[in-house]
Amino acid sequence: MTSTDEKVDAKPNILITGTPGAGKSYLCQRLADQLKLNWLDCSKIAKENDFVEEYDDEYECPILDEDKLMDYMEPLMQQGGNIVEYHGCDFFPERWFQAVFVLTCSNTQLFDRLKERGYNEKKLKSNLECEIFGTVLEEARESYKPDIVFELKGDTKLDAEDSCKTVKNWYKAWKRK
Ligand SMILES: Nc1ncnc2c1ncn2[C@@H]1O[C@H](COP(=O)(O)OP(=O)(O)O)[C@@H](O)[C@H]1O
Repeated sequence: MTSTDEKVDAKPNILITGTPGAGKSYLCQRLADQLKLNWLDCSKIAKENDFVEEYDDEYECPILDEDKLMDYMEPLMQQGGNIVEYHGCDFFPERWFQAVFVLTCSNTQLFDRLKERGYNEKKLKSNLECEIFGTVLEEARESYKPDIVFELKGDTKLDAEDSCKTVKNWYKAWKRK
């Protein structure tokens, strides 16, 4: 097999990150379908496999056992072709991802989405602050090379369409490289 053939078959790993409620699942579902990628929702995997260290009563959420999650993901990531979703990104090995997309969302939209999820006041406030301060975007820029980190808007259906196009264009360009 030539190196060109290998590239035809090879697929990159893409990370979709952002504050909870920014629209990661909404986008990943569409991209996984359209680009035929394997969608790895880290929170879901952690829950299903009990990769949980303890439970945070204050914020009413499980605390992820990152090492167990990464051991589970490593063989999948080596195969390529995954679209990974998580609300944090600094603990993954940098080598895993060829692109990192950070979804951002307006506060009014995020407030409505998180209220709808029944988040308590403290959790709601902390997530809104996370978005206001651009915490996940900063985390991504500090954890990965700047030229592979891209910001996407997640407010409206039109935003989602644009985001799909952006990721698909990135994918096409990556394939051509
Ligand atoms: N671009 C969008 N346009 C309209 N609604 C969206 C968009 N993105 C997400 N939503 C809606 O917002 C809610 C939260 O989205 P979700 O994808 O679950 O967020 P996350 O995975 O980041 O926590 C869902 O009800 C989803 O249908």
